[in-house]
Amino acid sequence: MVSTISLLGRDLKLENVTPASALLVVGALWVLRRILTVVRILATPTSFPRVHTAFEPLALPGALIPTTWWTTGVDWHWARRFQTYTRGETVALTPIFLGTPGLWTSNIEVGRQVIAGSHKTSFYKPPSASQALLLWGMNLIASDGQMWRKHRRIVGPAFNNELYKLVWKQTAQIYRDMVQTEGWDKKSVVDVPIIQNLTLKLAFLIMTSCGFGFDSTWATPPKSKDNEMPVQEALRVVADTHMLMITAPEWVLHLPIPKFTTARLARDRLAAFMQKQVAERKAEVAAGNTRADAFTMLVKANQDESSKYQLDDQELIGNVFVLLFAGHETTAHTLAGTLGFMAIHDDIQDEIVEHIISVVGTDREPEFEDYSKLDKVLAIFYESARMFPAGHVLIREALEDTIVTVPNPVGEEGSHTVPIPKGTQVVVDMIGVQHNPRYFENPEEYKPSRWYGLPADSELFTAFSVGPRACIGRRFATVEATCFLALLLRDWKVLPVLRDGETKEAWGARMMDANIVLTLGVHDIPLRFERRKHA
Ligand code: HEM
Repeated sequence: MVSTISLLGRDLKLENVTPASALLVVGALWVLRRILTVVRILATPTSFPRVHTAFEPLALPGALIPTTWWTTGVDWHWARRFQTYTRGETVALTPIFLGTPGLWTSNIEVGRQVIAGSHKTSFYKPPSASQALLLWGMNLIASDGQMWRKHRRIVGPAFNNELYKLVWKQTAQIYRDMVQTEGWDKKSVVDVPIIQNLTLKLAFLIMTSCGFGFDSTWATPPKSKDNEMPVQEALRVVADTHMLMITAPEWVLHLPIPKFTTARLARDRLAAFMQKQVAERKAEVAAGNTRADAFTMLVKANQDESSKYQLDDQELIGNVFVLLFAGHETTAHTLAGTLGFMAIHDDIQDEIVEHIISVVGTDREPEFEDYSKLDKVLAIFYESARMFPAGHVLIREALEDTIVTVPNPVGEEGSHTVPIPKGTQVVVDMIGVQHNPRYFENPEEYKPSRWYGLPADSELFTAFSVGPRACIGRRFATVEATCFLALLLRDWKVLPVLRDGETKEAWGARMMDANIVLTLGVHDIPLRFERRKHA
């Protein structure tokens, strides 16, 4: 048996090695390896300015450490949005202690080459960026390459005018339901302590009815006779506990903790329900009895496709759920931000109300046909999405050695190519893009008039991403937002709830700041609604 080992020319007796010294040796070797790695990285020439950091921001432990001068936390691209790209629109972020180096870009033309997802692309979505979304089945967001094209081919046709008409109708109905259930109809002033609670509920209910095709009401749905959890309630629990479900191992969910038990029951209830639903919707579609919700439309698009491209039942379910996770918080946070901006900018709010009344009058119910005429309402939502882009990082990796074409700095004509080695992570920093002075004069100014008259699907607006892999729910979100904002702003004046002695400007600086959990939003905003005279 070996009783000695040789280390750096000296013999060490194994019985003299304590756990502490063993740990020390392993630690020292790790540090040595890391130093060599960092020296190698720093010695590799890069065409982009380097930004040094202690830890990588999108992985542990960096993601848990706040952004300071020495490290980049998960919100670093927000915190340093006006400094990071002053030396170039793309930077090489280089972690010293832990993490993989990567490129971060605020240039949408560089971004376009990386995120497009066309069949010619040399970049793919690393599975680590979307693994969490596989809980309910393979889907559009988590797939890549040939598999992504198959999913997009089916999900694409499900997003059609019938669906958008339903979104409009349901939004108007849920708004009326909210006004009545919350008792706004009997008040002239309403204080809402956290507007996100309201916008999250709205976006959730729209997804319940227009995404899943379930009934939805503002009041909590009643329990069924056998005391089974209503599917609407199960869906709400699943949406609220999504992070727990994807991070916790199964045995944790079996611990006798009420929240975990409810989460597990909701998941199982919904899984069984959705399986049955696929069969029912297939039968409905076959009988020519088509509802307009995204789930039914997906089933229909799938039936219409040749068998080569058809999705299986689990993939259909995966795609319905992914709409909830991609479309719920994003829309709700952007709506909350829009209302926050309205509370600060009286002049803009007055102009928008005038515009709404000029299109729909003071009493008529807005119709889906009004959507394209309400371009200024869309503009206040767009401008909020620009300043706080909910999908704030788009992550890709180079599949092979490749090149990207990089536009020359502002003021210089033309572009140049830069080699990108296989395995390089490229992050399209949407905050950087949306605050890039190349595209926006005074990017920190909330100025909806930038978007007045812009056709609804114009690629000049980039916060929903660009190219073939851009957000499929863009029109869903904008139809919902335009209808809700038109109804709400026409009848209610939005005001900030100020602290004693606080000015509107100070309120704005305190509230309209980023809050990043998974998506990007603003802080929890307290708002006051004052009924308008004509309402
Ligand atoms: C303000 C609201 C929204 C914003 C800012 C937003 C933003 C984005 C962005 C930036 C992407 C590209 C992600 C990437 O390539 O990594 C994306 C993709 C996607 N979004 Fe949205 N989104 C919003 C609302 C919605 C809604 C309401 C739905 C569904 C009804 C939705 C469904 C999707 C899906 C399925 C994808 C993946 C598309 C694909 O990979 O082909 N989004 N979204």
